[in-house]
Amino acid sequence: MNPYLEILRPGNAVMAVIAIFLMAIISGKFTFEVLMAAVVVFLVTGAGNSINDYFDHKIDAINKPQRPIPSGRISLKGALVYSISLFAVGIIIAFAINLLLGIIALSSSLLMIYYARDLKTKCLIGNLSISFLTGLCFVFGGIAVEQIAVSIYLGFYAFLMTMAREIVKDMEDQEGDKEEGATTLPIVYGNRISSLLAALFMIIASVTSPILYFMGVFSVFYLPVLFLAIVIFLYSAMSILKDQSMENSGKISKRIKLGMAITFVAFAVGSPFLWSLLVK
Ligand SMILES: CC(C)=CCC/C(C)=C/CC/C(C)=C/CC/C(C)=C/COC[C@H](O)COP(=O)(O)O
Ligand SMILES: CC(C)=CCC/C(C)=C/CC/C(C)=C/CC/C(C)=C/COP(=O)(O)OP(=O)(O)O
Ligand SMILES: [Mg+2]
Repeated sequence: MNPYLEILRPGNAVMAVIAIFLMAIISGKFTFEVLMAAVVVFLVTGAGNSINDYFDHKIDAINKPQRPIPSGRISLKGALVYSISLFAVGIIIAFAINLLLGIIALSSSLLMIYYARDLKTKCLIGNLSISFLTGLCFVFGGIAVEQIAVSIYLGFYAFLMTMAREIVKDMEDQEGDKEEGATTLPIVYGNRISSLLAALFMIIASVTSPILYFMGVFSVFYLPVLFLAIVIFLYSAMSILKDQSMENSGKISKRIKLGMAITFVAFAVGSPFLWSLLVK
């Protein structure tokens, strides 16, 4: 893959864009502003991933040497200029849509830079920052389609599940993080406490997520697909409680991401607007 595409972590950026399109499906609003909001989220998420690799190049040389910067396919300066340029274009487009989205894009960008430079090595505050930004993605889409309340519900669940995944990722990365003097949750409180907290976030999100059906946000078609995701999340919770090894943490991190993708399908399939299109 082209290193300038790879450093964006297109999988993450596309997932973030899907969150915007899910809000469009739920609201039934597919406007040019929504498309532009999706472009902003792709650019800003990609920029966040790039600046993260810029600041992480020493840790990544230990944990993930195949990434574009440690592998020498992108220079350190090139990654910085590329990331700042992507942030700038995303923020300009966001302000062109409206003031609120511009302010959110600007503040999210600054928080991602602050996270990548300082917060990520801090116990829990780094996880809270990334999880907040991930949840904010839905709200960004909710503002673009004027469905803010629903977007906050979905953003809350994205926050909970990302908290779980970030803690599991810190368990996986703790050797390299230790080298850099990071004080992440597993380094400060150990794997046992970290696995309990990650499992708690997964269980709370899974057990309460059907409420979106009972609240009338989604139709009954939401439930069977959500059930598949819940099985994955609860299995992941049990697994990380049993085995906190770096190898299993890596597996569970990927499994949670699979569960997130299935949840996206549940949100789409459960959207009354989608069925109204099919029934017409
Ligand atoms: C039970 C329930 C309703 C759960 C909801 C879970 C859900 C729908 C989460 C959505 C999360 C989301 C919008 C993700 C988009 C982009 C993303 C993956 C953000 C977080 O990534 C940061 C992470 O540290 C990147 O690391 P990696 O994936 O290993 O490159
Ligand atoms: C609301 C707007 C305008 C955008 C939202 C942007 C989104 C979805 C942000 C979600 C969080 C995200 C994708 C941040 C990018 C930075 C990043 C990859 C953090 C995780 O990095 P590390 O903690 O170093 O983990 P890695 O080992 O994967 O590098
Ligand atoms: Mg990193």
